[in-house]
Amino acid sequence: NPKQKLGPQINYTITGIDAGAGIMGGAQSALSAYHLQKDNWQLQTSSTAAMTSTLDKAIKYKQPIVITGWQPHWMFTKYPIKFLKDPKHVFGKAENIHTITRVGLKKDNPAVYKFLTQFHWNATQMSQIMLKVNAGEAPSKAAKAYIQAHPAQVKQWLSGVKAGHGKAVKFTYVAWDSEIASTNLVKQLLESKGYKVTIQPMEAETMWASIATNAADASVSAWLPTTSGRYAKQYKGQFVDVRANLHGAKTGLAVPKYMKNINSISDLVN
Ligand SMILES: C[SH](C)CC(=O)O
Repeated sequence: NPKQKLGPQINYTITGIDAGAGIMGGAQSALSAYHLQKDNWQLQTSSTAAMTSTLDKAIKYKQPIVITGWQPHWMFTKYPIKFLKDPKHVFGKAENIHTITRVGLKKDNPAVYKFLTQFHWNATQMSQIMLKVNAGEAPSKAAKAYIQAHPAQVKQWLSGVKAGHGKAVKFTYVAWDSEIASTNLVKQLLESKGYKVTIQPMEAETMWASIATNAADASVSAWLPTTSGRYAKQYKGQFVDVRANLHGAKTGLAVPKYMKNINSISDLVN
C-alpha cells in the first residue's frame, strides 16, 4: 500500500545478517545518519540464509522489505531488487574485497605469498561459482569446474608459484557466499600445486583476529576500505593487506523493485 507510510508496514525493521558483518555497522550508522531512529527503526540481525529466505517470502507475496544487500551476490540475479541511494555515503563509495595475510607469511611461505599477489578476478567470474553453490553444488566441485573452464587465468594466477610438497596453509573466511566461492577456489588452486590447504569459516571479527594472531595464514574475505574498516583499524600493523582480489563490490540497503517510491535511504523516513 504505497499510500501508507512504509515503516509501520514492516515494523520499522531492516532485515540484516550476522551481527559482526561490516554491512551491519553501515546499517547501524544509516539509522542515525538518516534519522531513522526517531521512528524507532531497528536493525534485525540473523544470517545471510535467514535474510535471503525472508526476502524470498516477501517477494513471493509482493510485500515490502528492506534488507542489507551487497554485490557480488546472487540475490541481485535471483530477485528483482535495487540498492537504495546513500547520499550520505554511509556505506562508503567503491568497495573492494582484499586478500590479507599474517605478517610473517611472505618470509615463511614466499610461494603462497606470490600466488596471493597474483590472485584476482571480477564479480561475473565469482558468480559462476556462487550461482552453482546456490543451486546446491558443493563449493569444492564448483571451484574445480571453474579451474577447468579458465586455464589461461589459472596459469596467470599460478605463474612462478613453486610446488608445496605438502606444506600446510590455513585460510580463514566468513561464510558469505562470495567468500565461500573465493576461498574454495584458492584452496583448489593451491592444492593443485601440492599444498595441504585447510579452510575454516568463522565470524568476521574472529577471521580478522585469526590473521592478526598468526592463528591462520591468509584470508580473501577482507571487504575494504569501509565495510571491514573497523577491523582493519583494530588490527592495524598486525596483518598485511596484499591486494584487492575483486574490485567493484558494493554494500548498502536494498528493496524489491516494486517498491517504486522508495529509492533512497532518506525515503524510509517519509
Ligand atoms: C556482508 S558483505 C559480504 C561483508 C561484510 O558486511 O563485512
